[in-house]
Amino acid sequence: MTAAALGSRTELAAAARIVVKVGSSSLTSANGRLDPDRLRALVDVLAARRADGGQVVLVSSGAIAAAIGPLGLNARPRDLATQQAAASVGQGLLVAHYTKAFADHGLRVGQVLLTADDTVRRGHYRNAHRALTRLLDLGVIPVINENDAVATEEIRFGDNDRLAALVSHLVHADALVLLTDVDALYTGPPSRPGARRISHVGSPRELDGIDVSSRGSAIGTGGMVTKLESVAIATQSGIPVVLTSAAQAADALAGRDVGTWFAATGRRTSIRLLWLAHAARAHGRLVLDEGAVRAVVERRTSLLPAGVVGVEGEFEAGDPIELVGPDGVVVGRGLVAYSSDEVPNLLGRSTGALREELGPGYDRALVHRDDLVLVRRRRPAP
Ligand SMILES: Nc1ncnc2c1ncn2[C@@H]1O[C@H](COP(=O)(O)OP(=O)(O)O)[C@@H](O)[C@H]1O
Ligand SMILES: N[C@@H](CCC(=O)OP(=O)(O)O)C(=O)O
Repeated sequence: MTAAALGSRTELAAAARIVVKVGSSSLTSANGRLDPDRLRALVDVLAARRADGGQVVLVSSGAIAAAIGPLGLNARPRDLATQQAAASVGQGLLVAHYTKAFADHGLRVGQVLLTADDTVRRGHYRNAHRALTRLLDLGVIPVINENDAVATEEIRFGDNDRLAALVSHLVHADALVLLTDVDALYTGPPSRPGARRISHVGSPRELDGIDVSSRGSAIGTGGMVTKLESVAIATQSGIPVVLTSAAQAADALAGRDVGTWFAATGRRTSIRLLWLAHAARAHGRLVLDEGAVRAVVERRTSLLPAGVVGVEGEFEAGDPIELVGPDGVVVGRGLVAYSSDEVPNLLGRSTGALREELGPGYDRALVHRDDLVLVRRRRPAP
């Protein structure tokens, strides 16, 4: 794939491989049901891109929405079991619509349902990478969604925004295009008088003070919050993002000045650490003393038991946990090397003492530096 990240939105027009994510709110009518005309309009844009020689991976939400009518539901179900059942019914219907709409352009689609594990666990990652790459080589348009029917509360993404960012990493995309029901990121809720469109975001600091708290559509999940998390995952790993409405998809893909362009800020990095920083659900917390905060944040050391003064939550060795300072502020996230049952016995004691009393296995770090990411706190909106 390309060595250097796309530098500006005009380069998007010639990008070799893009991931396009479309939200439920862009595929549904006012009553929350799937709107085949809106789906078809998007397919026309993506098919044109394929005709120009560009490769497209589509991450599409809408499975649950597609089942609302057929199952006689009034609105998007809230409980997990009904969401799973609705997704199971709706996913087939959704892909049937895509299959037909793309076939009208002479194109084939391949459905790929992923779970979080498929994008971060090494063996699964390779497997998903191989399947998607082969589909693209065969000229097929992969249509991806979360495997909602089997994803439990603990392991699911719950939103396709972050899934799309990890998929962009997985397929080495040149750019990620997030399509939603607003034409851009605004300085505050778009309905608020005075909210202004943000055309370009060069670094995460430029997002300080932007209010993304309002929820948006009743059918979408996550609102702008998960979109900005998706943006952080992609841009930090060298993939720029364009966020705009589905109605402006053609203009965005042509590199015109629509939506919000988020420049790539980092280089390709470990997907496991990206996941840890942005998406994984923390199973508990370790409370660090001031010295340990400095060691971890400033000197980038591993976290040793001697600097930990408290433990919260229940977790197994290998689970994601948060590292918080004495003031309760989260400073990082890591994969913990011990279970929450073991940790209290280790707290505040030097590795030498632990080795002597408990054996050689107990002198290892609580969180190894390779399994630890620092968290940059966004200042809350005024
Ligand atoms: N600062 C902001 N700029 C733009 N949109 C925002 C902002 N804050 C909240 N939103 C809301 O985010 C919503 C998009 O999220 P969501 O409904 O989850 O869409 P999707 O179904 O496409 O994932 C928009 O409808 C919008 O009202
Ligand atoms: N996987 C779910 C969608 C989850 C999701 O992220 O929805 P959205 O916020 O509309 O992109 C579905 O297909 O219904």
